[in-house]
Parts: sequence; C-alpha cells; structure tokens
Amino acid sequence: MESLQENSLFRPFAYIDGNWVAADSGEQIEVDDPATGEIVGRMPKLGRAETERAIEAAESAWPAWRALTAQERADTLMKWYDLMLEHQDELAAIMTAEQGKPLKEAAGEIAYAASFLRWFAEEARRVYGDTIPAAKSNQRIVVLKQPVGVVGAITPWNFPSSMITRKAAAALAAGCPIVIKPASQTPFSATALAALAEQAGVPRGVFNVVPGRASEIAKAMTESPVVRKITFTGSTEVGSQLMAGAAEHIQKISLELGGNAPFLVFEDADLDAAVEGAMASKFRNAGQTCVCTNRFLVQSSVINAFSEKLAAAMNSELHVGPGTEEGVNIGPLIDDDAVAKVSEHIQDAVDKGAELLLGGHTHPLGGRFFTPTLVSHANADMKVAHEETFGPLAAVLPFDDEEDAVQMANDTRFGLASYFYANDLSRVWRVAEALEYGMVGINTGLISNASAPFGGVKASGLGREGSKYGIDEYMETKYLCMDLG
Ligand SMILES: NC(=O)C1=CN([C@@H]2O[C@H](COP(=O)(O)OP(=O)(O)OC[C@H]3O[C@@H](n4cnc5c(N)ncnc54)[C@H](OP(=O)(O)O)[C@@H]3O)[C@@H](O)[C@H]2O)C=CC1
Ligand SMILES: O=C(O)[C@H](O)CS(=O)(=O)O
Repeated sequence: MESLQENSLFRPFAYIDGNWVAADSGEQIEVDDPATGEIVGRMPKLGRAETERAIEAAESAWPAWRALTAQERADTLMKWYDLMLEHQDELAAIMTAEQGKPLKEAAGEIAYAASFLRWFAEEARRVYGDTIPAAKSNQRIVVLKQPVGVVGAITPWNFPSSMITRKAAAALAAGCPIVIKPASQTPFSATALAALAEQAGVPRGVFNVVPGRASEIAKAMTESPVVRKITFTGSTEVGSQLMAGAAEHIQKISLELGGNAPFLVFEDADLDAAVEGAMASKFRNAGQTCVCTNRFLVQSSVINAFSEKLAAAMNSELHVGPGTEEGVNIGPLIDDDAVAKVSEHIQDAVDKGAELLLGGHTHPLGGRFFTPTLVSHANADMKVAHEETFGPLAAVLPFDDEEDAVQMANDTRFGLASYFYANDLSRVWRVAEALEYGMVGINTGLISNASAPFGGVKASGLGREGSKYGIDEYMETKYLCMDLG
C-alpha cells in the first residue's frame, strides 16, 4: 500500500482561515502506525495563539456564512459529501495508517462520516420556527431559530472522521463556523477532511483544524467569549473539565463521553441472533467504541449455551492483524496504554474468579495486537463491570430474573448505549423503559446511524448528535412579541 506521504489527501499542516500552516513554535506531533509503531507523519503542534487566530477567522467568516440561504449551505455540504465518497479509498488509507482499523472498516467509517454531511444538508432546510397564539388580541408571537455562533470542537481518535463530520455538518448546516482540535493520534484524517472542504467551496474561516496541545487549545476555546458552543467526544474525565471551563462564558455544550454498555440476554432470546449481535457490538473497531458492549448479562439458564456459542463465533470469525491485510477484522489497539488496560481487566477478572474461556493475553504478533478474549461467570466486583475496557474483552455475568438484570445493567455511572435480546413483547417494553441509557438496541447490536439521536445520560454526556435533534445543538431560540397597537 502507498505510504501516507504519497496519498493525495495527506496534509501535514493545520488549516486556519483557508491557509495551510505550521505551528508558530515549529513543534510537531509524531504520528505512528499502531500496527508497526513506525512514524507515518508529523503534524504541526499548535497552541493558544494559533487557536485564537482560528477563532478570529471563524468570527470573521460567520456573517457571510449565516447570511447564505439554507439551500446554499446545503449545496456546499453535498459537494463535500460527494468528494468524500469520491475519495473514500484515500481517506480510508489515511485512517488505517494512523488509527489501525482494518481498511474495510475504515472505508465504512468514511461512508458513515459522509452520511452526516448529507443528513444535515437535508436538515438545514427544515429548521422551522413557530407562530404562537398571543395572550393579547393586538399582539403576535413568533419564534425564530438562529445559529449559535462560533463552535469549538474536540474530537477523539477512535472515529477520526465521523466524529468530526457529526459535529461540523450540523454546525455548518445551522450557519455556524467551527474550530476543531482532532486527537493527536489521528490528525491526518482531520486535515484530509479540510482538504475536501476546501475543494467543496466551504469558505475560508468556516472550517478550521488546529492539531496540538489539547488543554491549551481547549482553554483558548473556553476562555473566548466569541466561542458560543463547545462540543466534545472523548473521556468523561476530559468532558467534565470542558464543562467546567464552558461555565466561564456560559457556552452551550454537548458531550459524547464514555460508556459501560450492558448487553442483556434473556432466556426467551434467540441465542444465535444474540451471538450475532454480540459479535457486532463487542468487536467493532477492536472494541474501541463508546457504544461497544462492556458487560454481557445473561440469564443463568442460558449462560453456558450463550458462552459456548460466543466462544465458537469468536474463534471462527475474528482474525487479528494489520488493518492493511486482507481478511483481518481485528486491528491493533491504539497505543500501549490501551493494551495495558485490557490486560489489567482480564487479570482482575480471573483473579476474582471469572472463568477464562478464550484468549487472555496479547497476540503472538506482539506490539499492540490483542487476542480477543472471553471470560464467563464474571461478577460485579470486577473492574470490567464498572470501567470501560475499550478493547476486545467479552465478559459474561449471570443474572437470575428480569429485576436482577435491570438492576445490574443500571449499576454504573454511565448511561450511553445498552442492548438486550428478548422476544416477550411486554418484557421488551418493561426493560426498554427501565434501562437508564440514552440508547437501547433491542434484538440488535448495531445502533449508530445519522438519522438517530446519538447520546447518553449521567456520566455519558449531554445533548444529542445526528437526527433532527442534532442541529438544535447549534441553534438559539428567539421569541418575538409584536404589539400591533
Ligand atoms: N465517547 C467516546 O466515543 C470516546 C470515549 N473515550 C474514552 O476515553 C478514554 C481515554 O481515551 P482518550 O483518547 O485518551 O480520550 P481523551 O478524552 O483523553 O481524548 C479525546 C480528545 O480530548 C483531547 N484531550 C485530552 N486531554 C484534554 C484536556 N485536558 N482538555 C481538552 N481536551 C483534551 C484529546 O487530545 P489529545 O489527543 O491531543 O490528547 C482528544 O482530542 C477511552 O479509554 C474511552 O474510555 C475515548 C474516545 C472516544
Ligand atoms: O465515539 C464513538 O465510539 C462513536 O460515537 C461510536 S459510533 O457513533 O461510531 O457508533
């Protein structure tokens, strides 16, 4: 496969006000390939001063961008959408080189990322206001929706393209300019998107990418009264810090944070379907997604049958290796810390009595490759029951009855995604309504799509992305009261 430097969308520069720039300091971020540990590129490492310039550029670009009609903004988003699909292979190659996910999965993420551009191009033209019957006969009440203003965004490494477009598409559709700090481990996916935005005719200053020192850039965003909205996807710890920072200027904020997804299997479930859903929900991106199942809660009467079927599927369907290799569907983990965290969760579970059915160690390929692992008869005292593993570890815990299952599922500070398999209709409604989560997959392990409101409750965040709800995160509601005399 061609090197990153040969990729037509390789841009080792920040993108500010339509210009490709280096860091004022000349500092650079070394980006490595998780499969080999080799440096694949160097990205400028920006700080406060450059971020302030990006915010100024966004502020200057805002009036003209918001003055366009919704259709004109939609047309630009659709040109960007078409260019993403036209360059799907180049974008996927960049993603696999810096994030490690298998090429096929990376191409899938590019299509998913592009789908947000199309979705919000359509939503732009459906930002409706209201007229409300007034309390007085000589008055009229009108409600307007208006763009919130300059947006500051910080995005993660696990979905380096779609987590940017899920925010930027909604912001631009609403009429807002945006300054994005991508994860330092995956900055080239972000600047490749900027290259296509430029080609699509997104005006200078409307879309800016500032790779670099995270806390310094974040402070420049939250300390600027010009920035009216903060949007973040990543850890709960960082999200909490950003929420505190946003308080200074009362900035709107949306947070997509960590999860601890339960996957409940009731005795009336179709076990083969449940195993298929389990594989999809657990091993996507090698388990490195915020909506991956973290705990399998299985009714005692079927735990052995389910565990055996899951072990067989893992054994036959999962192939570990570099993302560039044909047939591989489990790539390397993002870094050594990620490997250590999975190992720690496995060791803790086994030390506390879990039964190791498959794997349990790093992969013979070495480095950041990890053997998909299954432990059964785990319990709530284990770290895997309360901490997000973010890797290819499936832990199966038994429950006795429905009440027990719901109590175990809700026994976490997180509340992002949850899943359950059952066929009894009244049970489906009871459990779906009792789960304290923002999203519930029922007889499915895959729930992410642009048309649905993605987000969580409790320590998993605030607000929703995608769907008709996602654009509201970038709008203000204004009430007009007209007195007709
Ligand atoms: N909800 C989700 O989708 C995700 C959840 N996570 C969870 O977070 C855990 C840690 O993953 P990790 O990637 O380290 O997540 P982080 O939250 O550390 O990183 C996410 C983004 O936040 C930035 N960031 C880091 N520290 C700060 C800070 N002090 N102020 C502002 N921005 C900051 C990072 O920049 P930089 O890269 O430069 O450090 C990156 O762009 C994972 O194990 C997982 O549990 C992680 C990713 C996605
Ligand atoms: O950050 C993540 O893990 C993503 O939000 C998951 S998804 O939207 O790609 O499912």
